[in-house]
Formats: sequence, structure tokens, C-alpha cells
Amino acid sequence: MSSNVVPISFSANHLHSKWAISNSLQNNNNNKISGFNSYFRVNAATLRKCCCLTSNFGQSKLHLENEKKPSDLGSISGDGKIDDTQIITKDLSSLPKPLSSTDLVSPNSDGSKVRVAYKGSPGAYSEAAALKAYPKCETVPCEEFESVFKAVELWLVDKAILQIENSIGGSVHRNYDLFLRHRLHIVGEVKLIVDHCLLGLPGVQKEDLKCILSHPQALVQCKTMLNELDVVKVNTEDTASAAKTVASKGVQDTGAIASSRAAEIYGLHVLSNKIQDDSDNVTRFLILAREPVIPGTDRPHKTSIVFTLEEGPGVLFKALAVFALRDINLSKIESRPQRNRPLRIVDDSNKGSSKYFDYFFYIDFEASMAEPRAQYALGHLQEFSHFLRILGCYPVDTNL
Ligand SMILES: O=C(O)C(=O)C[C@]1(C(=O)O)C=C[C@@H](O)C=C1
Repeated sequence: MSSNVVPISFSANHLHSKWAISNSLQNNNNNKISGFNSYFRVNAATLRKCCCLTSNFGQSKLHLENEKKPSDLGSISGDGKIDDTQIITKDLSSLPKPLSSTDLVSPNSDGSKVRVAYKGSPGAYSEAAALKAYPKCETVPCEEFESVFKAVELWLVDKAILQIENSIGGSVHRNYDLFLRHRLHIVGEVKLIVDHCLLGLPGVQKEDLKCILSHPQALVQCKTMLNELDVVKVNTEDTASAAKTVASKGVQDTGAIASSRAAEIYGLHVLSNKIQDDSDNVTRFLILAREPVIPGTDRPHKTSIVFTLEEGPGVLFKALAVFALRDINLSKIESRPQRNRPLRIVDDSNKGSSKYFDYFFYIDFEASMAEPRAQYALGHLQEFSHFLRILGCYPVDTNL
């Protein structure tokens, strides 16, 4: 058997490269290919079906193994010369497919290879938010917010999606706290219109319901309708699991508040739709990743930060002024207690000592970290903050 190996130069993009191979491939003698004196061009996609390529500094060893028929390679046209080519014969079909340049294209370009963790069950709004961001992604349900963070940290998924605030119910405080216990970066946001439906088993009327299950945020968002119905409200982990419970238990007098998508998934009927108090009910989600995105200025960006402040009169006013001075709009401000240092004791010689709560301040401002005004503002803020962390700089979701 022949045992020559030829180094073949190739360009970075395999798919569009033309490959040099021996015209002996056109021999019907599968395992005995020798005596090369010319080479041929072959489409790399075709070649990949039967070749194993290993690359090293822009050169590749081409192993053509146990070709059934050289004609499998498709059309081959020839020009030029090549010496000392070597063919190794072996069955390749069971070997792993080598990575090609298409495999190495950013997995996020169409979302098709992205795995996104979310809290909840299939049919939850958080899953819908993941699909809005990456329409072809694989969604990975998690039982807890903590697991959503960990799934990314442990490389089980590429991204996480996390609800952060709702236009009726306000902030999801737990998730603000979790940012500081993990080192993930905010790489995007998703604003999702949340139209709640009242779901029940087929044949059930709204008036038959005595009990309604849903996620606490959804129950808050539908308070008016719930008060009118005079029903018992029961919290569930997420809206989709409420729908799932109603469907699996088969109890006629129990309904769920969830999406129409959840109704389809679990085979329930929509008894009423758009039952939320405000018709414009929007939940904002954040997309988290292990690595930050490079801040751009090509489209509107937002930056999220968290910081603590030194004590002193007017220090919060000064902190906010660093943005106002540079015409930077703030789109969100939130404060959370510092759990490891909940109280600050301040001694005032005239009034004795007092105890204050100590806070983390979270701000979203409408500027990109690629803009000098944002960099100067944060430099200025650092003058009176003990601790400052940029949680992420990401494009604003303008698609609502
Ligand atoms: O329960 C769900 O389906 C969720 O995705 C959770 C959640 C939330 O936490 O706010 C998401 C969007 C709606 O605001 C209601 C519930």
C-alpha cells in the first residue's frame, strides 16, 4: 500500500477553497494510487465527505481513505503539478467529521447552534424571549435562576435569558442580587409583549373556575380580572407549569394564567385573552454570556453598571450628575441592600451615632462604552464609589 503524505496549502475558508489532489483519484484502483504528476481542483464540501484533513500552520495533510469510487468525489478538473502525494486507505465513515470553516463561523449569527438556558418549563414567557433573541436556538429549561447562571458558567449552554423587570410588576430583585454572585456579562436585552390568557380544560367555562394557578408576576399583572372572578390564587414556578398542572391533573374547576403558546403545548383552551391589567404589558429580559460583547456605536447601546457609594451629603446626587453633565440618559435605577454589610454606622458628634442601610446601586444608561463620554462618566463616578462593576454594554432592543 502506498504511504506517501503530501502537504497541501489551503486557504482559511475550506468551503471556497480549491483542493489539489492527484489525478490518480480517477483511477478505478481504489487503494493503489501513485505516480502523481498532476493535480486537480475539487470542491472542499465534496471532498469533506471522504477525506480527513488535519491542519498545521496553513498546511494540511490530505488523507484519502478507502474511496469506494473515485467518482464519489464529484467533478474534478485539473491543472498544475504536485509531487510525493500519499494516500492512506481506511474506512472513514465511522470517524468524527473534521471541523470546517462553516463550523467555526460565530454560532450566534443565525442562532441555530446557540443553546439558551431559561427559568421555567417549555411554553414559559422566558422561553419565548429566548426564541425572540435567537429564533433557531435550542432552549434549555432550568428549575431555578441560580441554575440558569450555572448552566452558562459550566459551559452546558452558550447563553442565559433572565427576566429583569416588567412594566406592571416592576423589578425582579432576585436577579439583580444574582448578578453579583456570578461573573457573567450582559450581552443583550429582549423586550417581550406579554399577553396573558386564562386557560382551562376543554369544555370548561370561565365561571366554573374556583382556583387559578400561575407565576406570582402573572397573578399581579392580572389582578383586576382575578378580583372580578373571586377565585383562589395559587403560585406556581412559572406560567407554563401552571398550564401543565391543569392539563395533567384534569381538574375542571382549576384554570391557569399563561400564554396562548402554553395552551397549544399542553392542549388547553383559551377562555379569555389579553387579561392583564394594562394592555401594554412588557417584560424585559437580559441575555447573559461568559464573554462580553465588544461595545459598538453602530446602533443604540445601553450600559448596565452596579456600584456602591462613599458616605457623605449629596453623594447620590453627585453620582447621578456624572451622567447628566454629559447628556447621558438613565433608563433604569435600582437599589438593593448590601447583604454582607447591611448597616452603616455613622457617628455624628452632635447627634450621636445612627445606623443606615447600605446599598448597591444599579444603573442602566443610554450610551456605549465605546463613547468617550461614557468612559469619562465612569471615571468620574469612581471618584466617589468604593466599588464599580460594568455588568455589560449591549445593543438596545428596539424591536417591540
Ligand atoms: O412564568 C413565566 O412564563 C415566565 O417566563 C416568568 C415571568 C416573570 O418572571 O415575570 C415572565 C414574564 C411575565 O412577566 C410573567 C412571568
